[in-house]
Amino acid sequence: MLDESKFDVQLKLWALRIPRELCKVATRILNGYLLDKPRIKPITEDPTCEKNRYMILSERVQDSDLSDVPEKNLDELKGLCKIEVVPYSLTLGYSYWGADHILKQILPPGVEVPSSFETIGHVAHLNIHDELLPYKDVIAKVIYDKNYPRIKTIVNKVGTIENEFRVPKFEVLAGEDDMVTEVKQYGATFKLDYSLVYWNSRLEHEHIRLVSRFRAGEIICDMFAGIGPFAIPAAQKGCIVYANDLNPDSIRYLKINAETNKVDNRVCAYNIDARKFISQLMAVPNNDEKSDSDISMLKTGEKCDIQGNQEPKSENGRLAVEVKEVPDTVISNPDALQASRRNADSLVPPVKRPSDSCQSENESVDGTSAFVAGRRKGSKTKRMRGPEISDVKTWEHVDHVIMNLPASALQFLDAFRGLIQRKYWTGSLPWIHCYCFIRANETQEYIISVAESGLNAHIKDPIFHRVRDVAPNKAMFCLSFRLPEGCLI
Ligand SMILES: C[S@@+](CC[C@H](N)C(=O)[O-])C[C@H]1O[C@@H](n2cnc3c(N)ncnc32)[C@H](O)[C@@H]1O
Repeated sequence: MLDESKFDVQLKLWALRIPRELCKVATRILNGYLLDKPRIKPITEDPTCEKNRYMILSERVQDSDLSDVPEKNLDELKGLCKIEVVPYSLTLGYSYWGADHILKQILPPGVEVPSSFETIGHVAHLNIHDELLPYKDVIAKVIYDKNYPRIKTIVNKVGTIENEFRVPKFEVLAGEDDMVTEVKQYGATFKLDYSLVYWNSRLEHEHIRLVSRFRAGEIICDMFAGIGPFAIPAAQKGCIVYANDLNPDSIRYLKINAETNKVDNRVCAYNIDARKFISQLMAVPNNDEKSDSDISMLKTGEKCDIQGNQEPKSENGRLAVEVKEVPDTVISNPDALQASRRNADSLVPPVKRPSDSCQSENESVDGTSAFVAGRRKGSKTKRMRGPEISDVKTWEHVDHVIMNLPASALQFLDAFRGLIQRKYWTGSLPWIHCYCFIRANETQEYIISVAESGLNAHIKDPIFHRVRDVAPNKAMFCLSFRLPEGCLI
């Protein structure tokens, strides 16, 4: 239990009793001699008379004879009204002090006070160092008290992140045990369960930096999309986004976020391994598969419904695609991905390149796609006009590929070897934005050599962007380059 009275500080001050209507002039005269404390007004009620106010003097005025105030000011004040000095006692208690002030008094001297934290909607995420773990509950209580109602849940990370979804384990230290929250970033709203999906508010600038490179109408593949912090703003900009994540909860929230932000007609969600995703998305379907009879497997308006990570087996042991009318779509196996792409191929001519596509924000788009995340039939919402997902042939053109899994994205670059067929590809090769960590003993040349050996091709004009320092000897970078010609077959 925290004894809040321990933080009380009594101030013995002096106040002037001044007629209410003269307070403004008196404030000017007493400039520099009135109480100056954050969140405390120096002019307050006179409990004995409605017509007066107390003007509380600062601690530097120590005597009732006001000898600490220059004579010139006192004379001016005396010309205004009769001066009455009264003692004024002020208690600054627990509710007055900031978390930093209180924690400094509770924690052992010399330790770093953990009063700052990452905020994810109503959740405050603390990273309490080992030596302060015995104080974790009191730290959480102070931070909770000082930030409520903006913050309603205080959590601390437990152990190191070991799972492939990059989601830490948390313990709730104070407040509601509720990790489902909402975050706003540059005009987009993201709902997420912080205990189930990856989220890092510190990447906000990076999300927006990268998306600012995209233009309306461009085709974006996000191999490790999470809940959509690249995908949703890109779609809001008018891009068509193919967004994938292995974590089914991430994709569940990605779909919710695509709908909330009214871009579900531009975001196509997948729930498979990133290597399979990119291979299946960009590989050319064979001619037989593109024939009308095969395409009829998924007609316009039908949707393939493959739930979560379960991979239903057909009799021959291959992954099966169950086709039925459902409101939401997540594609979680490679065959389904191919099927959806075959369907896309059948519907409309290929997407125009951004340079020749026209954008109008005032017209609604009412096409129906076979594999658009969460699209409702007959939706009347006004949406930005531009190329539709059903127009896109990803084996003919993709503009950008995002790979934000810094610990291992470089190892996924081999998926691009021989993936694109030169004879089908139109326009420039895609930009690859591959995130990585660089340690103090590593160089950018080393990272490029790893990337080149993954691609088995030479990278021309690579660009490194330092995203942020993650540890004293480790920084996160974004390596951007055009996919080398040498990767094509
Ligand atoms: C560092 S997070 C980035 C998420 C999001 N792009 C962002 O910026 O917040 C990496 C994501 O990759 C996903 N992931 C990990 N391994 C994967 C794999 N083999 N295939 C697809 N996604 C994977 C994780 O679930 C996680 O959501």
